[in-house]
Formats: sequence, structure tokens, C-alpha cells
Amino acid sequence: MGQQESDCRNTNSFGLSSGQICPLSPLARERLFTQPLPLLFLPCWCQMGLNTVTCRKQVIMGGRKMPRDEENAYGFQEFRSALQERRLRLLLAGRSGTGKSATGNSILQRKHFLSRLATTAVTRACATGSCCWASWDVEVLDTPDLFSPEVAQADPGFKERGRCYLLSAPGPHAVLLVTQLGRFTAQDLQAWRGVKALFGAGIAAHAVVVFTRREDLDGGSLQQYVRDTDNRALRELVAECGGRCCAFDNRAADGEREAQVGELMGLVEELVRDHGGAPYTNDVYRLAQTLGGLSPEERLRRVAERLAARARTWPLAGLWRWPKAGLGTRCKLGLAALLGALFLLYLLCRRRPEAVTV
Ligand SMILES: Nc1nc2c(ncn2[C@@H]2O[C@H](COP(=O)(O)OP(=O)(O)OP(=O)(O)O)[C@@H](O)[C@H]2O)c(=O)[nH]1
Repeated sequence: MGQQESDCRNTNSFGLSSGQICPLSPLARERLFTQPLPLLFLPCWCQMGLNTVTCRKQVIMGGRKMPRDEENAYGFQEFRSALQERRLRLLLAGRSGTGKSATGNSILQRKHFLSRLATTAVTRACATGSCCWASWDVEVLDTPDLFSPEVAQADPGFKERGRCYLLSAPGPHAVLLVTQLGRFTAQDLQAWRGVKALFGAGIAAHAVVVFTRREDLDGGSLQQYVRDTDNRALRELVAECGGRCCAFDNRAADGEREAQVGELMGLVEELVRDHGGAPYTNDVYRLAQTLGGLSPEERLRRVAERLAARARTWPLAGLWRWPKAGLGTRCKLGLAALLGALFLLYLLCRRRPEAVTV
């Protein structure tokens, strides 16, 4: 694939102008969360396969098998139109200093984002850049440190995180989790958790792990590196992202960089096909889709408000994600059985109303 560099579009003014699709019915998961009783047991049931709501499903539509993501509110027609639109939104994420901006510049094939070696974070605000790749209009969103625990102090009003949402609305087709080859640290893992905290655990189905400093492979195979690494957290991360990973040497010569971008875009195209052309979406993106008529400030205020509300219910959301948090299957089943037994015990021990004697 060859890249034709050009500015297809200007930066997205909060991303709401393109591909607006009305939200459909709220997710079954959200509905279930409004029911108090099954709340405790949902994660277990879900993990045990009793609840199929969270699972990616194959649905038969018009004689064709279509993959469908639970997080997606799109219907069949919308899948098709998303593909026809030929637009890809890529969101760069990861800890500070891993090479997100440099990777963004490699994709855009020009120096668009500020990228340099520094002891403190260089990127201070979300920024977008766009280019054409093959027949795709590609929009790249670079992010500042939105994913570390420090974000709570740095962005107390959820403004920057709100901008991140609005700039990537109606949702990213792929999240590129950028990490340095050979330096996958606790901070990288925290950043990945931060990505899931901000967007929801379902984002993993749209994630690609991008390693910078490809030159350190010395011509070796990335797959083998990932397979052989003794860093278990890294192996688990790549597995969680469906094995999608690639490597960039952002200082390589133009031709080599173009080949690396081609490799990444191949993974992204496959991902997009797997999702029937639909980007990742969640309740915040769906909210953003309804705010088209409002001023940018008002949209930001509403989205920030929703993010703050989500953060307040974070322990509940954490409960939902808990089954995917890396516990062993046996352990999860054991806990599920224990919770089930406790629930039965509660039902049995509940005081029955006294029999009324006349
Ligand atoms: N050798 C080498 N250096 C790289 C590569 N990718 C990025 N770098 C360097 O890593 C440093 C940090 O890169 P940035 O792109 O600024 O990293 P960032 O993640 O955007 O950093 P923040 O904006 O602070 O979050 C810069 O000096 C880059 O030149 C790579 O593939 N190889």
C-alpha cells in the first residue's frame, strides 16, 4: 500500500460533523445495572457464559454472518455506511514519553505533533491530524497524559478527557496503545488500565499494541519477542488486545516508515472489517452524538458532566469489569459459586411474615 500524503480534512471541530448516527436503544448492560438485585452477580454470570450480553456475537443478517460488538449501538445499515464512509479514526494512547506523537507523525508522514525527548510530558492537550491512506481518510488523535492516576489532579473537571471524547466522536476505529520495546513497565500497565477506565473494558476489542524503538529488535521478529518475553503483563496485554501488535522505528528513513505504517494499517483494516466497519462506541460517545446542535462549550460541559458521573459510579463499573481483570478461571468460578451460595442463603434466611391467626 502506498500512502498519498495530503490534508484530506481540517481538524475535527469536536468531531461531531462527521458520520453522525443517532443512538439506538441503551445497552442491555446499562439497563441491567439499573436493576439492584442482580448487580452483585452480574460479573460472575457474565464470565460463566450465563449472560451473553457482553460477549461478541456473530449474528446472522440477510444470510450473512456479521460480527457484532455489545458496545455498539449501530444496526446493520449503519455498519455498511461506516464502511462506505472510508474514514478511520485512530486514537493514540499510552504513558508519557513512549513515542505517541512520533508514531502519529509517522502515520501522517509529516511532523505534525510536537515530539521530543523530555523529562516531563510534552503533549499537553489533545490534538488531531489527518491524512489519506490508500482509499481511507485517516484521522489521528494524539493525547496528553489522560491515562495515569495523576489525571485526577491534572484534569479535575474532566475537560481534557471530554475533549478527547469529542475529538474522537463518534468513536475511534482503533486505539493504538503505544509502548516502548523492552520497557513495558508498571506505568504502561497503569496507562492501559486508565484507557479502559476512560473508555470501558470493551475498548480492548479495538486496541492495537504499537511498540516504538523497533530498531532494538535488530531485525528480529516482534511476534517471537512477544512470545518469548518473561514480562507476563506484556504477554497478557497483547493477548487481551487479540494479539494485534506491530512495531515502529519512528526515526527510520521514509520508505521504511511507510512500510511500518502499511503493517499497522493492515491490522487496523482487519479490525475494522471484524467490526463490520463500526467504530468503538459507548454511552458517552452516544451522548456526544445527540449534542450536535449545541455550542462546542456546551457539548464539552455535557460530556465532562457525564464523565464525572461515570467516575462517581466507578466502583460499580469496576465490579462489572472484575471478571476480566485477570483472575484465573477457577478462581472466578469459585467466587461466582460462593456469591450464588450466599445469595441462596440470604433468600432462605429471610424472615417470612408471621402467619396470621384469627
Ligand atoms: N530511537 C527511537 N526514538 C523514538 C522512537 N519513537 C519515539 N522516539 C523518541 O522518544 C522521545 C519521546 O517521543 P514523543 O513522541 O514525544 O513521546 P510521547 O509519548 O508523545 O510523549 P508525551 O507527549 O510527553 O506524552 C522523542 O525523543 C522521540 O524522538 C523510535 O521508534 N525510536
